[in-house]
Amino acid sequence: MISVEEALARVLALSKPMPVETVPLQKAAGRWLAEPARARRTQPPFRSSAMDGYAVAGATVGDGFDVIGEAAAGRGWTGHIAPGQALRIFTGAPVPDGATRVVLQEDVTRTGDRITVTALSEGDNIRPLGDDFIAGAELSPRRLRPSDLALLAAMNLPEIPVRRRPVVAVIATGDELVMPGEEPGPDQIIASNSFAIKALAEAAGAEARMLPIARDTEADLFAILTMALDADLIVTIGGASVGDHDLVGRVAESMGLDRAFYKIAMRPGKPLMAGRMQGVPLLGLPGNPVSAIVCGHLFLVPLIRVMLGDPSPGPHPARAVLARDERPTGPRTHYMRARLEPGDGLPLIRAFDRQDSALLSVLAEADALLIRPLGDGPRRAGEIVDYLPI
Ligand SMILES: Nc1nc2c(c(=O)[nH]1)N[C@H]1C(S)=C(S)[C@@H](COP(=O)(O)OP(=O)(O)OC[C@H]3O[C@@H](n4cnc5c(N)ncnc54)[C@H](O)[C@@H]3O)O[C@H]1N2
Ligand code: MOO
Repeated sequence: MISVEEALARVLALSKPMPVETVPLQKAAGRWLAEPARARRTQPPFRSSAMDGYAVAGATVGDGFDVIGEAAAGRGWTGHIAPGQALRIFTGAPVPDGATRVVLQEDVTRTGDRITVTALSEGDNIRPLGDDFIAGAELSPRRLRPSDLALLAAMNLPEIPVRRRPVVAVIATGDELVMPGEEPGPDQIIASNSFAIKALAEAAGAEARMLPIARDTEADLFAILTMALDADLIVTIGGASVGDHDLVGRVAESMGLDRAFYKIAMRPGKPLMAGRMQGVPLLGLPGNPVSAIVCGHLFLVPLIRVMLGDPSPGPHPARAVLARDERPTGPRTHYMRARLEPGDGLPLIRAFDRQDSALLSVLAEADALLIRPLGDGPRRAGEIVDYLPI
């Protein structure tokens, strides 16, 4: 068995960033910007009024000005404001030369084309040219959030270079499985964890395809693994252990799987397997639902993030305070299903009593995995520990 850290390093080495494609900005939400985006213009491209009011050259309370014109957003005014003159101006309009401040319309009285300043708010209410960004400014590669899209639009970039989404083939295996909604036999259960794995892959930015359930025969596994060979990443679930019907490793090896490792000192998830088969990275998740999903968080999501070009693919542990005493752990790093509670500074973390790797109902209540290092001793309430948000 190898350590979780060693396994993660080997999993992440299985792949590299996907090729770059160009997408319209409207389709770029959630995609990974592949290279720095450079602004094609300066924003604002002129000195811009931040308020509705009057642009003037200097003002103190009691001063009077003649209103000589008007500027609105998209309708500028050409000319120069001389002392004693004012331009009626609206938010977003270019501020003309000569003007040094915009007096709020609430702070003047107006009679005909004459205004008198009655109050002065702080600041000049003028946004300088390039206050937001200047031409050539860069947005660094990242996963594009809604606010990033607005910035790219303002930079006048209608198309964006992004990493192609990796296609992830998800294969559940086992004679005992039927799909939700189907009628299970007396010795069958419903395939469940494949839905979590597909969702995790999609949330990480991949395109996930759920393939038909592979039955526990070499021929069926061979057929379904063959269907998956055009994917960028193959994820199998189950059939990874030592039982007579755990055939995934054997069949994948017959198809050329070059194993990076098999078996990790972690709980749950010991029988994780990884390698490359005919050039395609393959992650063989254990079948127990919680094991598969924990391995999904720990290995699948970071692997997808590497494929999308994330330089810091995680997982990224956070810190919390133990809410209660915990017993020592065994010879595997234990990812205990746990819940966070508000704390005094750091959150409090409380592990569930029941930690069996088949319990989806417990996992559904969990929002964190409490990380207990391999061979960890007893821990006292109040100690600071690491966890992964899930
Ligand atoms: N003698 C040993 N037995 C087992 C060992 C071991 O070291 N020696 N390891 C145990 C551990 S730990 C795990 S985890 C499991 C993993 O085994 P497999 O990856 O071979 O998984 P299966 O045997 O196919 O299934 C285990 C369990 O999970 C259910 N399952 C499988 N796929 C799904 C699915 N898509 N949706 C819902 N449930 C699924 C399956 O019915 C079994 O109940 O092995 C231990 N055994
Ligand atoms: O390692 Mo298994 O994944 O404990 O249940």
